[in-house]
Amino acid sequence: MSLEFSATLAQRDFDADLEIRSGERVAILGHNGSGKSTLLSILAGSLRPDRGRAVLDGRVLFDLSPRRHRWLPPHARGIALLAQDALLFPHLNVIDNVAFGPKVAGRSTAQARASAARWLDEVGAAEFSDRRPSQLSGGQAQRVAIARALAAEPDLLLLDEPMAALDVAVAPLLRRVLGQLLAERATMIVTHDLLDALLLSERIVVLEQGKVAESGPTEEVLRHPRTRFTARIAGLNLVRGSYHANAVVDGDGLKIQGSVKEGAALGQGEPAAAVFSPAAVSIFLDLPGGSPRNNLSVTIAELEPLGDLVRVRSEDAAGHFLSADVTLGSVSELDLYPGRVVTYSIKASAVTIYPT
Ligand SMILES: Nc1ncnc2c1ncn2[C@@H]1O[C@H](COP(=O)(O)OP(=O)(O)OP(=O)(O)O)[C@@H](O)[C@H]1O
Repeated sequence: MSLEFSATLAQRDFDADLEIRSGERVAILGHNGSGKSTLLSILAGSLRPDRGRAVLDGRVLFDLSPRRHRWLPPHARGIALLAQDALLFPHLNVIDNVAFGPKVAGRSTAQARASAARWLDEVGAAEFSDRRPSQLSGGQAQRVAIARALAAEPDLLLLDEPMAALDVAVAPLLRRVLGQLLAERATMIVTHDLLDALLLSERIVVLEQGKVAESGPTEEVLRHPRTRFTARIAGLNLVRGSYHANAVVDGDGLKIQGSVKEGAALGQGEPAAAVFSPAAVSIFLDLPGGSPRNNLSVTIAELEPLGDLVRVRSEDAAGHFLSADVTLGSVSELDLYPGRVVTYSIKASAVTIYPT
């Protein structure tokens, strides 16, 4: 996906410029009221800015510069928006809700319904085909909304906190459905969940007061975070690999044991990420014994003061960067300094494993 976007909307104090050159999945982060939904609504065509221009994969979506005036209506943009609430048409049954997009795109009723049936099956909602939206639970309605968005075969799918309105019991299932359906698909996802942002995106955009505060490839942004938002995720340790018996093993043979996030399901060999906080890492000069632990030999690269704590950034032999937060007291007690080889020790119970 490539996107050039600039738009001003004075009424919402929104004035954002954005350029995305590659990467299929973009996460939009920012505090409440920072303009995330405004950005998505302008892209989807449901909100018109005072001025601006947007080009998606070489197609002009709108150009409101003084001499030109171009504004593609929402249905002609090849963009689908999945909002926090399912927003299904109340007077249509489930299958006709999902068939709506293909019909508007010019398919016959039979073709549109066949495509709708396939997508309902994909999201595990085929059994609700004949129900009205009022006869669905929140999680069921959101699954139907996902099917409806995908049945329109959009070039770009916008997701505005699709999990926010659901209770915690349903969210993991839906996250898994989304994770599978969204792999390799051009998406922009608004999320407050920093881990979702990390796991579901190749690029991150941070909005602050209607402006783009930070934008770039996820790994790069995390290496040099410039906002509080990204600094918070930058501290997390993340090892991507595949799942084997309560552990994630990566291509370099690094193995991190942990427990699979509640509600998630992982089969042997499936892609997964092990995540742990720097606070969960203890540093030893010798190999510790005791409860089941991950022990990693690393070389300290730098020590960064962080209030009362010190963030110790280290690298292992295969080049994994891992952080540990320790007290000032331990830094002097253990005599930690850049270049020193130490053991990072992380209890398996402090490591969460996520499907990716
Ligand atoms: N319908 C509206 N009419 C007028 N102003 C609005 C409307 N919706 C939002 N705003 C204002 O526009 C600004 C951006 O809001 P927006 O909803 O885009 O933020 P957001 O980042 O999506 O927030 P949240 O995380 O709370 O969903 C805020 O100042 C908000 O008060």
